[in-house]
Amino acid sequence: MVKEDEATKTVGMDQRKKINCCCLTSNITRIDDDEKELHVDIHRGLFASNNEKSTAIINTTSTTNNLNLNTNWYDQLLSNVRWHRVKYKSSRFQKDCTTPCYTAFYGGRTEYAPYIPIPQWFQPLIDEVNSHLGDHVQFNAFLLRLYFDGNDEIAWHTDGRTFLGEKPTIASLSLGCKATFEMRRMTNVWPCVNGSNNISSNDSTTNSKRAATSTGVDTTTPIQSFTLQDGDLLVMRGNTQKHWHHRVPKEKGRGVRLNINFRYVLPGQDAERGQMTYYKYMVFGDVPIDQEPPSWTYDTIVSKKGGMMNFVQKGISAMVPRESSSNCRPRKEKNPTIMIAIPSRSLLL
Ligand SMILES: O=C(O)CCC(=O)C(=O)O
Ligand SMILES: [Fe+2]
Repeated sequence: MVKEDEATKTVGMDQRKKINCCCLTSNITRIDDDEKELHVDIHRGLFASNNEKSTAIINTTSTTNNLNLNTNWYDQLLSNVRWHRVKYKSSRFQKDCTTPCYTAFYGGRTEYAPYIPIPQWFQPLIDEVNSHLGDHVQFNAFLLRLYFDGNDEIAWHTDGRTFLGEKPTIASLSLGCKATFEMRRMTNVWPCVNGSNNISSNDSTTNSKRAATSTGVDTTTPIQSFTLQDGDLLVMRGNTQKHWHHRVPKEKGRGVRLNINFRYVLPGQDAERGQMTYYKYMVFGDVPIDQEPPSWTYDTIVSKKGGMMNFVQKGISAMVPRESSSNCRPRKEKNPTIMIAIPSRSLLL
């Protein structure tokens, strides 16, 4: 495994370079490895809440636009997004599956119901990311993830899909607690399982064991491991999705983390292949086309889990994990006098 702290080595796969970002407020860790087809940038702390951006306006050299990075997007998302768990019957494995993190989705193509338009409050974040990365990307589909605690995860997968184009640029913003983001090289990003190579059911949300027991992993290339901190914008470019899987594993002690995946869905009929299946496995699960899955606000999720904790540990005042963890920053509580308890899942087992 190649780790973050070896970032300055330039031998073999370890081609990580630290460069200054055009906005001058964040560094970029850049990997451009043509041989292994790994093309990744991490704009460090671009949207971090503790950035000293008091003037709020940062001139970029890549565009003539100004960026306003002053919004606390972590708070915005936790206040405004309704989250659901993606549930579906896997035709491949003949069993019920649930995505092991919370999901929300905005935008994409209107004909793929349930279509949830991009909310007004969210648009400035899109504008900032588009503006920061330059005119070549104009994202139009947004996959949001809430990893409530260290038991939530996304298993190995590629984001490559026909409807995202040949060489999709995927930007991925991390907010809240830091997490490990791993990438492994594949000889086949859609590996066979039990002799089947049905790419339609190969998605990120089924269990990670499947990928591990299937073929397709390039075992000669070390796994690349990145620590993504609050405000980091990771960008995967070029042919990366054709050759690499990525995942966010479970991590003991991790508190609340948000991720926003910015994608560009192609227009036109040619780009329709796989889109229905994608929505089933990655976005809404098995809900009928005219319905949305049951969803909850973050506060409801917290209060439900708090209720369970109170039941298990009667009389004990438990702290919200993200407030007690050093790599997390707490959301401004609307009512700071109310203590909310969240269960550690291990306590409930
Ligand atoms: O949470 C992350 O950093 C990655 C999420 C992801 O890969 C996905 O939603 O496709
Ligand atoms: Fe992904």
